[in-house]
Formats: sequence, structure tokens, C-alpha cells
Amino acid sequence: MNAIIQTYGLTREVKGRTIVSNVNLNLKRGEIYGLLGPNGAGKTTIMKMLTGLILPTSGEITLFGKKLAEDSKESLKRVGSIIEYPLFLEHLTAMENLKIHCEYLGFYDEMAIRQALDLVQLKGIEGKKVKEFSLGMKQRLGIARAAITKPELIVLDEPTNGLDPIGIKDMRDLVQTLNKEYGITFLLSSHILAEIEQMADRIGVIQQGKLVDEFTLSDIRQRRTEYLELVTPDVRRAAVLLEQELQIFNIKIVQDNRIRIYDANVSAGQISRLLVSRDIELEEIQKNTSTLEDYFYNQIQGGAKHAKAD
Ligand SMILES: Nc1ncnc2c1ncn2[C@@H]1O[C@H](COP(=O)(O)OP(=O)(O)OP(=O)(O)O)[C@@H](O)[C@H]1O
Repeated sequence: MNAIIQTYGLTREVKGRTIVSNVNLNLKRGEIYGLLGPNGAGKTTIMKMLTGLILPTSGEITLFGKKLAEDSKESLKRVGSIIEYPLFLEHLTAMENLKIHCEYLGFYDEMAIRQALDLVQLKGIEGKKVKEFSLGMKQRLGIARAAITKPELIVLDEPTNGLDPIGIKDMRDLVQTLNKEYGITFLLSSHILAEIEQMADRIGVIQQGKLVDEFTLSDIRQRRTEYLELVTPDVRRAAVLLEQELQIFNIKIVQDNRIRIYDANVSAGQISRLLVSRDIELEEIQKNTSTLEDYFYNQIQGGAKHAKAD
């Protein structure tokens, strides 16, 4: 059985508003899957439904091949999660927090607690009070807590939120170690593409509650396109001239003074000669490659296609 999570038409409505709409998600065993979307897109709500914290309004969730229902405790025991923030009893030590968690779960194995602390590199400071921990340490302790029961799936909501670059790298290394060495499947979320891109094998883009796209990193490499970008104070006239004189139709005006030309068979030299000959000031022209960032930006703007200037 290869699928860890499958959702069919997953939908959640709150007070007549649809915050998650008809999401069909498929998470394979062994992968690191990232949900990417701006704040308020519905990522947390999806994760809460997948971990049984709230119920869908409609649609279905299959976890480890079994339909998730109110009596799915056994399936949910195979899942570790940190949704929203990792909350701890701040005045207690890391070790005490983990012990309380284990007692609550009815699972008590001091060895497993020590191993989990070791795994996230908190061994040696388990006697320190959590209130003295940095955010990165709390995130790691949260993962230790999620990992104690050796779950097959760990769900982490915005695990890099608020971390500094070193904290982000540590988190990435930890997720990848747990994935490669312990075979744990991950579902992560982020609103920052650059962060999730470095952690996930596959990314699902969530926008206004909908799963609008899904891709692997190799898909993205193929979607990268080259374009010429020119900066001029007179974008409208420049766009009309490019179309009429050089038959360039794949044009996008990206800012008040910036035009992108995709798939053009003309050189930067031809373009600059034309514009200069018509007294259009050209401040800059250069060849670029669109990045995943551009791609995501286009998705969020709701227009992945190159718009034609008119
Ligand atoms: N219980 C609730 N009552 C009312 N609105 C809610 C509730 N839960 C979520 N929402 C709204 O649903 C939308 C999606 O929220 P959600 O927290 O799932 O988004 P998100 O993608 O995780 O964003 P963030 O990273 O900001 O948490 C938001 O507009 C939020 O305000």
C-alpha cells in the first residue's frame, strides 16, 4: 500500500464560508510533501482535518488505506503532528514535557524519549526549562514529541516560521534525516516558496482553499523559461512597437516600467535598436530565466499565462 493519505473532495465550511474547497490530495509513503500557499489559504485547516482535530463539512479522508472517522484512534496513533505552534508547559523541562505527553498517550518508554531527544539533538539539555528554549529548539522539541511513538507520518504546520537561517537549515536537515533514515513520510506547510522548495519532494499549491497545482521539483525545472526583460518609462508605446514592428506577441507588463518578452526569436540588440530609433528610452535590457518564485507569484496572481499587452 503506497498511499498514506488520500482525500476526495475535502471541503470545510465555517459560517457559510468555504475555507477548504474540494481538495483531492494524495500523499505517497516515503515522500516529503509540501503545502504551499499564502497566509489564510487554508493549509492549517487541511492539516487539522487530516489529523482528526476537526471534521470536514464534506468529502472523505483515507489514512493508511482506511477511511478516517471519529473512531480512527488507531490510524491517528501512527501520525505525529505539530499544528500551529508547538505548545509546552514552559516552566517544566524538555524531559518532563515529553514524559507528560507520553503518559497522556498511554505510551511510556523512557528509552524512546531519550532516543527522540537524541534524534533532534537536544540530548544533554533535557533538564533545561522550556521557557529558556529558543523558537528553533522548541520546534525541535515539538518534533521529538511528534516522533516518540515512531509515527509513519509527521505533519508539521509552518515548521520554519520565525526561524533564522541556521534554524531553517537545522529543521531541513532534521526532516530529511527522519525521512531518509527512519522512512517517515512528511506533510509540511509553508507560505515561503524558497523554504519549502528545499525540503519537499513534491509541492501542492493551495490558494483560497483550493489545490490549484501540484508539481515535483523536476517539473519546475522544466517549467523554467527564458525571457528578455526590459526597463523603460514608456511601457505602453514600447509594447505596441514590439508587437507591430517585430511581431512579438508574447509580452507581459510586470511593473509600470518593466516588460517581459517570452519565447522571442529576436535579439536584445534588435529590440534596443528599434526602441532607440523611436525615441523610447531604454534603461535596461537583459536575458533572465523565470524562477520558481515567479511561477508561484503568477499562481497567486491567478494568471500563470503570459498576458498580452494591449
Ligand atoms: N474556526 C474558524 N472560524 C472562522 N474562520 C476560520 C476558522 N478557521 C479558519 N478560518 C479562516 O479560514 C481561512 C483559512 O485559514 P487557515 O488557518 O487554514 O489558513 P492557512 O493557510 O493555514 O494560513 P495561516 O498560515 O495564516 O494560518 C482563513 O481566512 C481563516 O481566517
